[in-house]
Amino acid sequence: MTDPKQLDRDYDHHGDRSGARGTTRGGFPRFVPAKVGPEYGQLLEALRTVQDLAVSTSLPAEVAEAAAGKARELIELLTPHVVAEGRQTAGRVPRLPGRGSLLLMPWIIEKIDADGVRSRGMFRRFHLGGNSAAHGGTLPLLFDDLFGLIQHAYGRPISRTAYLHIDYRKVTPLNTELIVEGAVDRVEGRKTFINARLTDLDGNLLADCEALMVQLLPGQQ
Ligand SMILES: CCCCCCCCCCCC(=O)SCCNC(=O)CCNC(=O)[C@H](O)C(C)(C)COP(=O)(O)OP(=O)(O)OC[C@H]1O[C@@H](n2cnc3c(N)ncnc32)[C@H](O)[C@@H]1OP(=O)(O)O
Repeated sequence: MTDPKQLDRDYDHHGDRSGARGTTRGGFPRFVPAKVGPEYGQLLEALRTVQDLAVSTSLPAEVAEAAAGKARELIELLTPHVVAEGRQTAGRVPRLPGRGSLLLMPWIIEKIDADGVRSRGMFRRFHLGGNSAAHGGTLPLLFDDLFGLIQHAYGRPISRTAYLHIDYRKVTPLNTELIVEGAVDRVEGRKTFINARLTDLDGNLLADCEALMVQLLPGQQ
């Protein structure tokens, strides 16, 4: 992963992450890969299964009460280990599904270079919209994260998504291996235009997406 400071000489001057706007304290955190053992991936997979179960069960009161107690125990266990943005493990383990983040789709990056990024994975029960299809709001998350990687691998400075246009071509199934792939289409000054496609393994197009990412100016958050 390229040091973002090499791509953006203003990297340390993009607004504030202390919570208060109007002051600068170093801008975006540096994304240094985190070193973790297999237990971290196991924890995440267990938590994802809990998420799947949380949206797919109808619990008797005593089971809900017992589960709430166990969830509170887990909260107590984890709370002392909260760290500042950029120092958490989530999002900093490129080899894990969703780079080790529960927010992101649990997909694996297959290819990442200046020519583009390809990632493979499944939408699962947690991502259900209706009638066995992925929720339409989960696709922008998949595409937007891919675009962040694409513009970074292409060597663009820190940029934010100005717009993201999705055409939903076919219903996106759950629990089915899919591929999302995209690349920079063109760069015009501060603007990077990126295209991507979501397909099944037979190459059927499920959705395609075009986005504009705009390079941040010094001071922009
Ligand atoms: C692994 C490690 C990876 C690490 C990599 C980590 C990267 C982080 C990636 C995060 C990706 C996200 O999801 S970011 C989260 C979602 N996005 C946001 O929150 C962005 C919120 N919006 C903004 O902050 C702002 O609107 C900006 C920065 C996008 C643009 O504002 P600005 O800087 O004032 O720009 P402005 O002068 O208006 O426009 C510049 C040029 O872009 C054009 N432009 C601007 N917005 C639009 C638009 N919506 N549609 C068409 N064109 C537009 C203008 O016409 C102009 O073109 P011309 O006249 O020059 O031709």
